[in-house]
Amino acid sequence: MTDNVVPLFKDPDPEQTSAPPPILTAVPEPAKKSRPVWVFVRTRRTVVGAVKHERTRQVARVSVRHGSYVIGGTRIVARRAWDGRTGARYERLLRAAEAAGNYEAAGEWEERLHRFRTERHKRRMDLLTAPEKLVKGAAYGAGGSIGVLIAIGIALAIANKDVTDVVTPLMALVELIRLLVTLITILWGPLVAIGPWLALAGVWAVGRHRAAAPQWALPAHSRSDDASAPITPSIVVTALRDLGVAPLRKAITEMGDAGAAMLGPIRIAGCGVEVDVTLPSGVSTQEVQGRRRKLAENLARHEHEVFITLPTAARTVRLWIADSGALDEPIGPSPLVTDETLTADYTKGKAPWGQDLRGDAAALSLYQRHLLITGLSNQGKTAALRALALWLALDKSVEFRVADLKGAGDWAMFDGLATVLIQGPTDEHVIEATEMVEGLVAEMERRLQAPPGTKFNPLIGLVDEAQVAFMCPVKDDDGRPYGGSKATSRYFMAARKVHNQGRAVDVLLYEGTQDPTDQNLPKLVREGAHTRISLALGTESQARMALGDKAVDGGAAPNLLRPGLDKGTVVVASDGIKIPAGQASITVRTHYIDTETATVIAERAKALRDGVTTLHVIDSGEERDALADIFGVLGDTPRVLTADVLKRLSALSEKTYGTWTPGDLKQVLEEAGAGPYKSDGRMVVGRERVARALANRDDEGSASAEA
Ligand SMILES: Nc1ncnc2c1ncn2[C@@H]1O[C@H](COP(=O)(O)OP(=O)(O)OP(=O)(O)O)[C@@H](O)[C@H]1O
Repeated sequence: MTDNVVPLFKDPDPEQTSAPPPILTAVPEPAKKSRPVWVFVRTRRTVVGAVKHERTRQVARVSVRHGSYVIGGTRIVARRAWDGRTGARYERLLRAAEAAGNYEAAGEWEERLHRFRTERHKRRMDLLTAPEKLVKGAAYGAGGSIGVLIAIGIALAIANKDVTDVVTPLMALVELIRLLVTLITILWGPLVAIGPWLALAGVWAVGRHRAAAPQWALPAHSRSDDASAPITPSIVVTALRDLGVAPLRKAITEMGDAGAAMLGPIRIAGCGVEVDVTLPSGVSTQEVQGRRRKLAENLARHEHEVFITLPTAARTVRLWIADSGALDEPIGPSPLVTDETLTADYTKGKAPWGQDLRGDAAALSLYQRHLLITGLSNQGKTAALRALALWLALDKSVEFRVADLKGAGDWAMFDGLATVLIQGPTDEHVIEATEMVEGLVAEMERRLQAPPGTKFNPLIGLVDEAQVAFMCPVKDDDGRPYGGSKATSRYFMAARKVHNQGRAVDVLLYEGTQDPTDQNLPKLVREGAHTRISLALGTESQARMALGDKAVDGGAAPNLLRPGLDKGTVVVASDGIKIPAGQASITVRTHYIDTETATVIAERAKALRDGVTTLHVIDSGEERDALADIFGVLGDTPRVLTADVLKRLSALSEKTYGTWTPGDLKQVLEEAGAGPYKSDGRMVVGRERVARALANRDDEGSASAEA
């Protein structure tokens, strides 16, 4: 490299380039110095571990338990002794009666207390003269005894001819006394040593018998939170005391042991027990009703296992407490299933539907009552409603028109039994269902105009999943909506009309709806039903919608039924079912009739009506020519209102056309190519069109005959 060349990099270190690469060896990282654990932390951990250990707990439990037995037992024995010697017991019972507002009993206890005090005073007065009497008595007793002994001694001396025998009996007595003194001297030591232990064992036994120890320290089988423990007065009183109602707590505390005086007898009632509680003054029944969950938990039950109702007696609540878990047991099959000969009577009969909570059969009269059943989805609404309809179907005079707006086949067995059967969820089905209910209105109006005394067969219109109808957005040709709750809403208005006037002429509407809201179940419609039934619901406001305020204020709580677990359990507000006096509703566990069994029962109902019922709307039992009949009733008028055509048809043949709805008429006319049309805003049937349709049909008929 020449001197005038400036190198742009340093000369490589000749040593470095020639040196071999260094050999790397893995050196383990020096172990991290663990943080010192403070002595007190370690000690604390050890102590906490030892304290939490199951064995330690067990030992603590046993020690506290037995210690408490002794203390509690001593307290109980002392109290008994105190009660026995003083008027404390009478005073306590007097206070309890006063706290419970039972002044009659209070007067009686006061009287007894007074008597006790007078007698005690007399006894004390007697005690003042007792020592003198005692000394006198002792002197007389000793003198007499000595005299008798000397007399025996004299007799003995004469018999033995030995004068010393005179004192022999006396000496024997002296000897006996000496022996007793010796015995006592010997036994005194051990008695003094054992006595306290015996006393301790005594009070321990009393404490144990009365379980006088904290709950947590008691053995598992005798803890009162054991759900299988029978309901005793003391459990009920304690549960009420701890309810969080201050005046109730105070009254019960004052009553002490006598708190049970508030309770009536605890009676077995179905799968539970029932007891009436007369509340002390100052405590309202509503306050207790409002604390159902707490009361249930205090009784070691779930909320749904305790029912609080109001019997007729004033200031009284009736508690029904289920045996733990009993409500989860299935009830037996329906009489509709077990008794194949069963028939129904719409007027006088009652549908055997299930069991009330007491285990008594629950039967519902359906006579002249509109019905509404509601609940969350999949809780057994359809099954419960269908069970009622199936029973009613066993009265062959009852006619059904059914619209199932779900259409999953739950009502398919009514095909051939109902005169109308609509099954499906679409707007088309809602339109048909609406027309079906309007048909009920037409029939109702016809019946209302009949001469007084005319007998009609019961006609039941049944709409399951009615919320679909209320929520339908479709409007008819006149712009009237099918759904909604306006004065122009067709389904709503038809349902209301039936509610208002159908009962008297036995045209009734049964509706099943889901998860009610003001929109899908308008107020006027829910309040038009005489029998209101609810399965499990989400909220109290829904319960009010389903059953009405009166029932909910009276304790009905379908919102407390457990969705999924209480399927088929309904709360009913109706005068068609026996409800205990003073209650506004009753809870019924319904018999479940599945779809296959329902089909069998429906077959029985069909067999009963053999040949009597018209099975489908269009399918008339009579051989009539509908188009010709329509033409006939039009007379000479060029346009007749569809409603008038229906009326005239009905008059022509009640059997064939009595059940026709505007929809049926429309269908027949449209099929013939002479559909009704609007004239001046109203639907009419044109004479011209019908005449043409008849002529065409006749032509076609003769052409096909010739062919
Ligand atoms: N009485 C009952 N006892 C026991 N289980 C029942 C009872 N009734 C219904 N179930 C059960 O609940 C399920 C749903 O019943 P159902 O179809 O009648 O309910 P739903 O409330 O009408 O449902 P949806 O949401 O479709 O309206 C049934 O398949 C059955 O398993």
